[in-house]
Amino acid sequence: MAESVREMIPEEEVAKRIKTLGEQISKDYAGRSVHLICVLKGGVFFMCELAKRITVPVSMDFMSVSSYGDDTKSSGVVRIVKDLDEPLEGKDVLIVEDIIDSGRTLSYLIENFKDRKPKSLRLCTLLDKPERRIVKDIKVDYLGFAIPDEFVVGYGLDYAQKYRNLPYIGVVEGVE
Ligand SMILES: O=P(O)(O)OC[C@H]1O[C@H](OP(=O)(O)OP(=O)(O)O)[C@H](O)[C@@H]1O
Ligand code: HPA
Repeated sequence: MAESVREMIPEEEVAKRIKTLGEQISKDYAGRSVHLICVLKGGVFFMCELAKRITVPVSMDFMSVSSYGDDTKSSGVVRIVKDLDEPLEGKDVLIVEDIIDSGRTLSYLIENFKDRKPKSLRLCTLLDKPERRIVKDIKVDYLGFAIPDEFVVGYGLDYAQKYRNLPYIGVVEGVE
């Protein structure tokens, strides 16, 4: 079977959900500012759209970690590719991720960020695959969609670096 992508969540539905998340975050952080941490590369599309929907003052930083390489299976080892530019001390920090799968990436990041003494630390993810979770004790504060155990692409998510630019969430078919 040739490799192809089947649509799972249409573009309009993603946009609608992100608008709602932005409104919720704006309400929760009323009277404060929020420091968004984008987890590269996958989180970048979600972060840009979410930030536009937040009405409290926003600052941003970017961190790049990798555990999947070009595979659909996690190597299990989280590697920092690019660290943050700014300290987190005293800031209301919101991690913005595209997906939680095994939970290894976020578990690593949360522990790493806690050591940097933020005033508060919350997590926002566009997608969550609860069936795949290995690290169980991750609290998701803001969730876009819970999805079944399928390898998804689009909206920043890749398969072997392809399909990140799809404007919807899709499932890759015809691959091992
Ligand atoms: O919960 P986990 O099993 O750890 O998987 C989730 C992580 O995997 C993907 O990143 P990847 O390592 O593929 O890097 P990328 O964002 O640059 O594609 C994704 O963007 C998450 O950061
Ligand atoms: O389903 C997925 N798609 C793309 N990247 C990922 N990283 C963890 N899970 C996924």
